[in-house]
Amino acid sequence: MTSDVFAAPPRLPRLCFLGYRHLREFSAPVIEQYRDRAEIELVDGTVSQTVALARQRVEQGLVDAFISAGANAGLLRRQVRAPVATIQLAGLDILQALITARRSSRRVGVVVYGQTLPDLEAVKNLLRLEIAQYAYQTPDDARRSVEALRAEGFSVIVGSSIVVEMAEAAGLCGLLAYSQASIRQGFEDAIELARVARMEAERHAQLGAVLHTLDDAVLAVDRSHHVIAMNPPMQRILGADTGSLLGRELSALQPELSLRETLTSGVSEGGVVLHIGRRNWVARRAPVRVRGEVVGAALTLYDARSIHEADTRLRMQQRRQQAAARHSFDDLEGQSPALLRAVASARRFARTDLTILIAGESGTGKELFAQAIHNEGTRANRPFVAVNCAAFPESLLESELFGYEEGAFTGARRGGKRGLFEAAHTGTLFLDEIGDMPTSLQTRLLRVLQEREVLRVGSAEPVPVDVRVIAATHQPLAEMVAQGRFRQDLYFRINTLRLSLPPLRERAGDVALMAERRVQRCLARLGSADSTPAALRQLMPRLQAYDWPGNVRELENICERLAVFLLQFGPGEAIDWSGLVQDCPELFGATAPMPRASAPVPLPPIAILPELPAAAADMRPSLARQALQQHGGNRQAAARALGVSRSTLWRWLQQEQAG
Ligand SMILES: Nc1ncnc2c1ncn2[C@@H]1O[C@H](COP(=O)(O)OP(=O)(O)OP(=O)(O)O)[C@@H](O)[C@H]1O
Repeated sequence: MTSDVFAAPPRLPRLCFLGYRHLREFSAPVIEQYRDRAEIELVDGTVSQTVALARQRVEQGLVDAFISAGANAGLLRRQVRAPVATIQLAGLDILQALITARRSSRRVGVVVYGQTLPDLEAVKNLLRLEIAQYAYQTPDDARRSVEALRAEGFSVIVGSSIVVEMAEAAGLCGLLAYSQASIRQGFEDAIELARVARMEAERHAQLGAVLHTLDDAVLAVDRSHHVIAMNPPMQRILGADTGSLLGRELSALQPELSLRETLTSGVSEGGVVLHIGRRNWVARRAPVRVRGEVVGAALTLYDARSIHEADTRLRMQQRRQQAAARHSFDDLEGQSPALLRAVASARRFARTDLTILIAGESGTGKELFAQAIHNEGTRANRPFVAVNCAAFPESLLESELFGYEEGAFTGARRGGKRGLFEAAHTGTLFLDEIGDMPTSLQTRLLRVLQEREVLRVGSAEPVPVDVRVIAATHQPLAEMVAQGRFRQDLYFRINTLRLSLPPLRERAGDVALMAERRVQRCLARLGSADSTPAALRQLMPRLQAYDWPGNVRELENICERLAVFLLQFGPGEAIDWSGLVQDCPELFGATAPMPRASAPVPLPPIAILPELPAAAADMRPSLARQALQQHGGNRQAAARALGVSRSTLWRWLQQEQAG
């Protein structure tokens, strides 16, 4: 074996010329011509470990392309993963060799690699030669062919390098069938192959660099299931270095990782749980397609623990984004005994993990209490997911709550979707307006509460969930049970702990406190310097007397309007309350009782302006009638309460009669 050691770092293509002595010697002048275009290593092709040698060079990155001829070229092509340029036997080459051979003998043997040459029949007659032709696949074939020719009395044999060597060993005359032009063509081909191979290698290196940046373990196989790429995390799992793993059949390395099924089916699958090296991994297998054809497959292994952590983080993030339990008991305003009783009960309930039913009119703070209970208990840092059962049509509510599997129904998302029960895992699910839940879903809900597992729509595999349920209703559920509109068993199940929230009208004193704070807050937000307008107190009796059908939510709403109204008057400036009739008509409408006669009406006189809009003007007759009623028919008192003159009051009453 001869070997030229490469200089590093090479900029020229690195070629490895692998051939028998005759070919190497014959090619020497051509090789010299190519020294400035390529780095060329010469390797003796007769050595038994030729293939091993070639592989080693490829693995060490010492060669871009091989140049070889005959059987050696075939061997390299089959067994080494690198481009191989073959020195072809051109028709003229053989002719040239036969002409030379004719000088020694009229009987010439021809032994070529692969297949015999049919054109030789014509050449035979032309040159008036007796030609016996053999083709060989392996060196043994070649040897047998040379032996046969010798036995037939041939003394001159034309063939490839190995044949020439064997002929000479057998005491015959061997003539190399190649021409310098063929060798040159071989070098040209090799340089081009090396250029393409380098481009490929660069692309491969870039992809490899990307793979190395991934924390997840990744490997890829070609279509014959041999490993073609992997990154360090995968190496660590397989416990060996990449060099020894690349090119290996994957099943032989680790049968559990097999991608054969993926190569055959061409279908991706994710979420496969594998147990390797005493750890659980979640695997994703995907086919690699080039122009639609499966040319390989890739495997990604995710550490089950990190998925679990990510899942928790996602849930937490989702919790923050969509339904954060922002409120605590500190956010509850009010000192009324009714509210304080509710808070005391809620605090007790928070210490348990039992299902709670919160009953109360709209806007009494049911969700606020649910959040406060959640944040006070052991699930405080876990998800709090709220859903309004009245806000969804039946089928949508079902998939929202329980999730669905891929393909469960038309339009179902790929990969399915987890439901709110799963989203609330380890935390709390707040089911608002539970009285509006359709009966079919009540049955499913009961199952979840009993079994502590959910069945996604379209799935047969239950997913365990650990969720505390807090339900809320403004409807009389017990009555609904009696009417058969609500399942009794579900009612008993959710009614374990019951919290009744008082409406605002039963929370004497809280209205003033809450209204003042809200108007203050709102004015500050609007940039007003007058943070506690004394004028507001003048309105308090009216606010306190109001029925508040929308409870705190309505109070918040009216306070915002009040703040905007007050904003137009400077501190200490006289307030023209007439505009308020327009801004907050409910306070002056039929549902708002006027302050009782015993309590002097604190509303300052309202100068009714002619430009009152139609809506407010339409209310005048009912306002007048109501005021009259409140004051026992005393027109003077009623007019004073409304802030108008007696004649105006009379005119308003006349309007009603006219209407
Ligand atoms: N005691 C309270 N202190 C402070 N704010 C309150 C109180 N009660 C209710 N609120 C406020 O009133 C508004 C309505 O409260 P929440 O949404 O909790 O009521 P709800 O009973 O769940 O209403 P609905 O039944 O209409 O969904 C919220 O802005 C909430 O912050």
